[in-house]
Amino acid sequence: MIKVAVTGALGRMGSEVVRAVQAAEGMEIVAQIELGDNLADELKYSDAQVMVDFTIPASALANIRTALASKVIPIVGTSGLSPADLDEIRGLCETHQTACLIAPNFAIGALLMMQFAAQAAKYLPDVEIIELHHEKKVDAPSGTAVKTAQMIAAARTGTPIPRPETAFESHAGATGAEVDGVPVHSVRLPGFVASQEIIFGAQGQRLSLRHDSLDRTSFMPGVVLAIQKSASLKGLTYGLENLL
Ligand SMILES: NC(=O)C1=CN([C@@H]2O[C@H](COP(=O)(O)OP(=O)(O)OC[C@H]3O[C@@H](n4cnc5c(N)ncnc54)[C@H](O)[C@@H]3O)[C@@H](O)[C@H]2O)C=CC1
Ligand SMILES: O=C(O)C1=N[C@H](C(=O)O)C[C@H](O)C1
Repeated sequence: MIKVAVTGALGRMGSEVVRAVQAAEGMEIVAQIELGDNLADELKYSDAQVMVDFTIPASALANIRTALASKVIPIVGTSGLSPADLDEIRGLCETHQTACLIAPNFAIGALLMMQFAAQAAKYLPDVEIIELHHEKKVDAPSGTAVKTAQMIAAARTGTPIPRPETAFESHAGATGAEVDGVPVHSVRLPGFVASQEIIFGAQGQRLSLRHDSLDRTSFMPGVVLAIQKSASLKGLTYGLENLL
């Protein structure tokens, strides 16, 4: 049995993870950790092997540091970690000779959407991302949109058409935020869980790729898969697609 601790256990995602792990074979919940608990003690006394973290950006990095120092493998869905944070985590994995998975999105459909977008970007350099989430989401743009923009930027061969030199925003932010040269627009509304649309434009044609998570169970097969494969992880892995 793989011993799993969950940080953010009372949150929207954490509570779903607890249910998913309890229903899965070959793994068990040994600790449900929330804000204010002593993480190092909880990991030690529960003898956890894996820590699944769905908390907040301000907490995730500290939790990862504690887990790695305790030789517990962090499986992290929390968004908002910076490239500098990833560099630090990569170094800590080496220092402590352990592994970590950071996955901006655990839904298989979202992973496929990102891979299709990278494929399309080889031929269609003009692209924008619209991500749409529930109104309680604290960070923007979403981790998924950032990873998608990074994958598009890495795959893109052509040069996007520049905006006219006379272009201006009469209202700041109207044209979105630039992430690795890709404009990203963030929508926050009740009625959404997590959706993303990637629109490619070209002469006389448009290609739209869209994924919708209708509820949080959509992320659970990916979380369970990551726990099952945790023992084979080496160093820092960024993206669940590396485990498929
Ligand atoms: N990678 C993925 O597939 C997905 C990632 N997410 C990300 O997961 C994160 C959590 O999202 P939600 O569950 O909607 O948020 P939430 O606000 O419902 O839950 C966060 C929980 O973490 C707890 N928490 C905060 N600091 C903590 C700490 N230091 N130790 C233990 N618990 C702590 C809070 O008390 C709260 O219960 C967000 O960053 C979100 O973007 C959400 C859905 C899917
Ligand atoms: O906060 C959420 O809900 C989600 N966060 C992740 C992100 O920032 O991309 C994954 C998914 O979009 C749901």
